[in-house]
Amino acid sequence: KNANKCLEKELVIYDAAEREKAAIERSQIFETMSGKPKETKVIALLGQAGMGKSILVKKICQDWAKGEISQFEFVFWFECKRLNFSGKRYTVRDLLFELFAKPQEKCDEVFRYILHNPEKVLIIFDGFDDFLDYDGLAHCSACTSMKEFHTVKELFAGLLQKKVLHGCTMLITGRPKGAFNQYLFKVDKIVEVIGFSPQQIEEYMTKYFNGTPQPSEKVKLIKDCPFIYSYCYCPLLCRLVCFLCEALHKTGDKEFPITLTTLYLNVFQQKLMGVTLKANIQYITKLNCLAWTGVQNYQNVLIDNLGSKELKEFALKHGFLTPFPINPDGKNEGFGIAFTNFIVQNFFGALHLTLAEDISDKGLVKLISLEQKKKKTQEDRLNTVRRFLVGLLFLEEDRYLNCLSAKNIEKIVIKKQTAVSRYLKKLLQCEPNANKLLELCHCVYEAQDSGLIRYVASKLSSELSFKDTRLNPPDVFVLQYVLRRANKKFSVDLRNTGIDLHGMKEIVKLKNVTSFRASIRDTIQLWETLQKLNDCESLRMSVEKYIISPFKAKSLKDIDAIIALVQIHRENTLFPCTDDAPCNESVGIPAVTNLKKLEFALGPVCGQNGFWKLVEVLPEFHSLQHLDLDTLSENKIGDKGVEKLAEVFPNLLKLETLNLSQNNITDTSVEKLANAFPILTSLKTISLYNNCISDSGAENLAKALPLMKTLIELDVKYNKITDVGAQKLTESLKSCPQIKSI
Ligand SMILES: Nc1ncnc2c1ncn2[C@@H]1O[C@H](COP(=O)(O)OP(=O)(O)OP(=O)(O)O)[C@@H](O)[C@H]1O
Repeated sequence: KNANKCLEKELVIYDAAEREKAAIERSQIFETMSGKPKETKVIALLGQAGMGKSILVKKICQDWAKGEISQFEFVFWFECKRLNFSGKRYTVRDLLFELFAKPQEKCDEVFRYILHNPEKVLIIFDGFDDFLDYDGLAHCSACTSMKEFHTVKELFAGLLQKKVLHGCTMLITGRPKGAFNQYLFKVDKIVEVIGFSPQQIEEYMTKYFNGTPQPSEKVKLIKDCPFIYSYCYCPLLCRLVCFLCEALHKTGDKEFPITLTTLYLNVFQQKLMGVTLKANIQYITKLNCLAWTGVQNYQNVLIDNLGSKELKEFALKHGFLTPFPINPDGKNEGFGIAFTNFIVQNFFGALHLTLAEDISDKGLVKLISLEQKKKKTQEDRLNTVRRFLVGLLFLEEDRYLNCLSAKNIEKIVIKKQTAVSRYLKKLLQCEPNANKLLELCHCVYEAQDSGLIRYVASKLSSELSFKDTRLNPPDVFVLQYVLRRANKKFSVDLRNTGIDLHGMKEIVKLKNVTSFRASIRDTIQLWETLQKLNDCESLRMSVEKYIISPFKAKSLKDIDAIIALVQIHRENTLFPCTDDAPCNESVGIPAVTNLKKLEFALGPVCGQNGFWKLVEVLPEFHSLQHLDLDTLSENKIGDKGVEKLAEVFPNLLKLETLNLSQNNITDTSVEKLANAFPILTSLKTISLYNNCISDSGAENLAKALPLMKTLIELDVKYNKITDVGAQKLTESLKSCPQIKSI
């Protein structure tokens, strides 16, 4: 019913502090979920390609085997790519026992037990993106009977639609915005796999190089290439980087590649070490073509027979393709075949785009365009291929490319390079959104072309907002790389991007980033880290550049955050007084003293509590010009809250706009409020719309009006004022020539 709505479903982006709190242990994946107790539970385990979903699934199976997930007596684990080739029809029992594992004895009894105890069954479908026929599972005819024979798709639909084995738990892994996205509305819980933390990267590398010569030198070699290191948050890339490092170390090569393209090009060369390229061009060309077709169709499983035994042998031997067992059904052999991972496939796909003569320069731009109206769910999939393509087209040393092609492709490459470069520059003509801008930065980085970088850097808008766009470590790296080369000043919004503290520090320390916004909690954490490191210069800079205006509080958490900020400002904990810097020189936190607009939108449930907390810190916002205590959210802060507000007016002398609409204000507090209004000597607009003010309140307001020399507008619509009150206000207006409307 809500098909369109579910396409919009996206993963939450947590800020660093929230992420720590939201992190769960493996064992917690199956803990309390929404949904009725006896219903089938569906858990989606989402993560970008190479993030370790399949490894995690295997670990879950091991945990279970050790008795650590004791609520399940049975685990059935299916790799989706293995299910594609079964044209055969199966019963539910066949699916479990034939396509996974048969009990060694008493099959009938075991199956009966499963049917009677579905809540003790966990069924895992790993790699949903590898399903070739995944559309319509939520609505297609599904398996409803235990005895009849069905296709694998119908069986899967039966489980997902809760028609068979009702009450079991399903764990389905897939990529965000991938094939499973359309079924997220069926899901009870979503868990995201976010890759390695810096500590985990360290641990992985230590283990990888353990027992090899000079392990710490190797780790240092990688760390000295911050861009390549930034990609190590993705376990698959971390492994590739370690593999290459080990190989280069053996050959005594001390230079590490600096782009993603040269990284994989090096891996590629290592894999083909000792192979005469010219003799194998036909295989590479065919693999390139297969890879690109797969990328276009969002598939990494090869459906067709590869055609040639030699090609298959070549690709398997060098690790570009991987076989996987399937259930032979007469038509297909006992093994399917797929690209080993998404990096291999995207690299070969990009080689195809680079080398193919039948792709014109204009055609190429269309194929990799960022403008295409693709389904929103699929827009990320071309990113890696595009980055590789740009990297390959701009390779300084293109001798290698020539070796990969039967003909001289120099001219073709130059033409394509020019077209792509023109296209990338054109993207800046109308301001690109955050995602496009990031992609542009990645491409520009891969190109390593100083002219292109300078051009892009010069055309960037000076207000850059990445709000609500995820910023992974490599994104942050390419962003700061481009910003650093720009000859202008920037204000950068990093709110709700999931940026880590290291990334924040890198952006903030850029000289031409003159102001930044970020989650208050993360910023405080950054300051505390810098303080611990005794990095006074970075600390001072990051405090000076931080801004929070306009600040919109939507939850109690936001209120707590702003209170924490004010506390640091009041107590001066970041820059404690010393002999060199006595206290009276302290400027506090400029983000607090410069806050101009504050919107309060906690709603009727938390509004009153939230406001009582907020009002305690309001006196610190000396520059506040606009205080909106309505923000269309009916905060209902009530008379007591309003009276407290009136008490802090002497500290808000710059206030020009005060919105107190929809706050349950009665005549009780209006008298105090009206008496305090004249203190606000800059106030121009007051809104008291939709409260409970009656004639006596109106009379108090009327008395105050002539004393409010700057007031231009007063809104008291939708109150309980009758003709009597209206008359008082009207009379008072005679002494208020500056008021334009009531
Ligand atoms: N926790 C881990 N510890 C060590 N290595 C890991 C871990 N997780 C993943 N890896 C490495 O990353 C590689 C990719 O992981 P995996 O195949 O599980 O990714 P995936 O998320 O399933 O990717 P895809 O979406 O492409 O199927 C693994 O082969 C392994 O080398």
